[in-house]
Amino acid sequence: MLVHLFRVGIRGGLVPSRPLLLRLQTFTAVRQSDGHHSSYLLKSLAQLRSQLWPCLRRALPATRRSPLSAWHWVGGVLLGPLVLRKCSHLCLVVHCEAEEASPTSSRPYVQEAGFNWKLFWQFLHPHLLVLGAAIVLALGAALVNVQIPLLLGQLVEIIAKYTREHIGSFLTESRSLGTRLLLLYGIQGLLTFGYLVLLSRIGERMAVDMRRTLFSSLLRQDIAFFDAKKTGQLVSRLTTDVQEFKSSFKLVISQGLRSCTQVAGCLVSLSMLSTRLTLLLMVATPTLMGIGTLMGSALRKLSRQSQEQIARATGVADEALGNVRTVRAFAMEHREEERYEAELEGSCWKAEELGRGIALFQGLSNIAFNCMVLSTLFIGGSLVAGQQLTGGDLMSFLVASQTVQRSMANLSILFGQVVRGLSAGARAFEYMTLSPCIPLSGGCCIPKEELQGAITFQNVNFSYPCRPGFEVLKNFTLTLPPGKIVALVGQSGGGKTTVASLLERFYDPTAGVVLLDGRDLRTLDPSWLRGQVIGFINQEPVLFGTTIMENIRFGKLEATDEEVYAAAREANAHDFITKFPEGYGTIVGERGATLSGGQKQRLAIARALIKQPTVLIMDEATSALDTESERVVQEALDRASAGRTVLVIAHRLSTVRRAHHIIVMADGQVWESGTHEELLKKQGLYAELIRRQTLDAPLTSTSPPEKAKGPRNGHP
Ligand SMILES: Nc1ncnc2c1ncn2[C@@H]1O[C@H](COP(=O)(O)OP(=O)(O)OP(=O)(O)O)[C@@H](O)[C@H]1O
Repeated sequence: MLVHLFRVGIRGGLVPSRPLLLRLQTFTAVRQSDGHHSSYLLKSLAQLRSQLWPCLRRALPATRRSPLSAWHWVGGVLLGPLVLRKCSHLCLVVHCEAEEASPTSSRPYVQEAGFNWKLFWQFLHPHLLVLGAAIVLALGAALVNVQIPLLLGQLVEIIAKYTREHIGSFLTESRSLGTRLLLLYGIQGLLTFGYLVLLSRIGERMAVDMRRTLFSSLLRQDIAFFDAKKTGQLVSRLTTDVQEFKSSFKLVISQGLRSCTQVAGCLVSLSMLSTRLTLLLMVATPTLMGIGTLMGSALRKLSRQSQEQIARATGVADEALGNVRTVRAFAMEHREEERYEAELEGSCWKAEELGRGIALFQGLSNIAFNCMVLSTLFIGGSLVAGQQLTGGDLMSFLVASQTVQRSMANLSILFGQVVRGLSAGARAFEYMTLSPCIPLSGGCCIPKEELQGAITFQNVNFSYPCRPGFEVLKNFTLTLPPGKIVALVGQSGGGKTTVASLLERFYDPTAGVVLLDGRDLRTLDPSWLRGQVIGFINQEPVLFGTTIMENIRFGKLEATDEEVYAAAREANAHDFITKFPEGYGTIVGERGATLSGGQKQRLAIARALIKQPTVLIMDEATSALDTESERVVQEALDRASAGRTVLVIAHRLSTVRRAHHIIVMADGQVWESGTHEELLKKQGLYAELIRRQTLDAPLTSTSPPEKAKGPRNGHP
């Protein structure tokens, strides 16, 4: 079915479709949980290793890599001392496996981050009252559960008495007990309903708050941050991690409190019924759990391998669906299907192996638990025979001991869930507290009437933060006079786009300064600079999957319809837009997939022009277009350039002849500068580039000629 879904996506020629991919992932998850629904407990145990491993490796720093931290989740005091003592072996196994596991098998993007309790408290704080009510209800439900076995015992006692003596009416005697039991069942059901509703409300609201905070924090991060992270990984923090954290939170409060109360309450009841039998239970249960832990360790390993295999399959699907146009262009649908199928086969094989392991585990544990029931009946029966215990007490003991075993098994699952929740929470919280180096706003603005649009790069050095050893700009100096067009040309990789990025203040220079009208960009308000001063048009315009009207208005949200039409006319876009049946209401498709390159580019120009920028940057704005589209777009650009400070970055030198000044860049420096004619006369790098382009040689292979003059500063 997965292969079929994948095939539909690839063959359907869908534009890069994240929803489709998500459906694939969701199906994988559902299939897994469905397949082993009946053995949820054991499967969870099998997953414990993979759940614990990431947290111990990533979420908790070395000094805090203690399982105790996990128990803090449920209030530490409540669970920690008791269960850690019982599960020390489990913790040790998991910890050792975490140490020996290969780091490459983990998700490498995840940095180690501790769980941020302060932030957690901030999200939890508004819901404390509701949480308190949920806890009270959960405790109430657990206490009612403790009562039920005792009443059942009394009922059995009446049955036994009636069987022995056959006097009186069974119904009369058992009526009040039956009514009490029914009442308790009803109360228990109501309390369970109540706390689950309240917990669900808290969980959902916290998840919304967390997603909102994380999303707005991500949008504020530096561009350098996005250079280092993959979009999918960031989206996964917003979706999967928050989801996982929410589920763990709800489970821990509901199951954790309930199981602990039941274990404590039932142990008290049991010891009151029979101390000897209780001691037996307290020895046997942890022993069986220890053996189960050892088996679980092997299953966890299998589970991790299975999950990694699924991740590999998802990776193949992600790549193919994300690049569906390339796949289509090379007619590679079959090859992609085969790749995906091969990875799916692998994951299916692993999942089956895991299923067999889980089945064995479950079979053995059924035998073990049934043997425990039998032993209790045997020993309890001999106590009944010796008149040290009544039949009803034995029944109560059996039911209560089952409750203890179930609760303890729940707690062991919960341990994995706690660690997984902490790990997911740590990942979700991590970027919420991250402050960007370049704030989104703050600083001064130059009044509109004083704004000239003169740009100066003064002895700028720059390396990208993710590649600090590699200097892209070296002592780079350039002046863009107000109202003039300056063209930047040169080798591919010479640093032209980097100049534009520094001007947009996507990055700050490592040394030197960039000035707007004599003021350091770092002292100016970045949102004013980007929102009102600079218009940016690049080679591959990215549009949003909404209407043409909204796409143009993205440049100025408060723009009137008239302003949008005016910008579209200026960008030579109005005519083609009005020819569409829906006109400005036409949906452009994901990333503008339903428009031609030239149409997209003209919409991008309209979007940049609507804010009436003083400075216009055009980064290879026409290089991806055919001759006819280029002519129409170039016309729009020429019109847009009038009266503005314009920085044109170009490969095709034919497009820069009209520039007032041309700067030739090489190796991150200004190699030579002048007008087209001046540069031709110099017979330097520019003349060489022109010659090569005339001969139709690719510019990308161009390198500065040996005899060309050395670098110089770019003052027009
Ligand atoms: N985000 C980034 N992180 C790290 N290095 C980068 C980044 N962007 C560009 N570079 C590197 O900086 C150098 C200059 O790149 P830039 O894009 O400015 O060149 P360019 O002159 O615009 O090239 P082209 O004409 O091919 O677009 C290149 O070596 C490139 O590999």
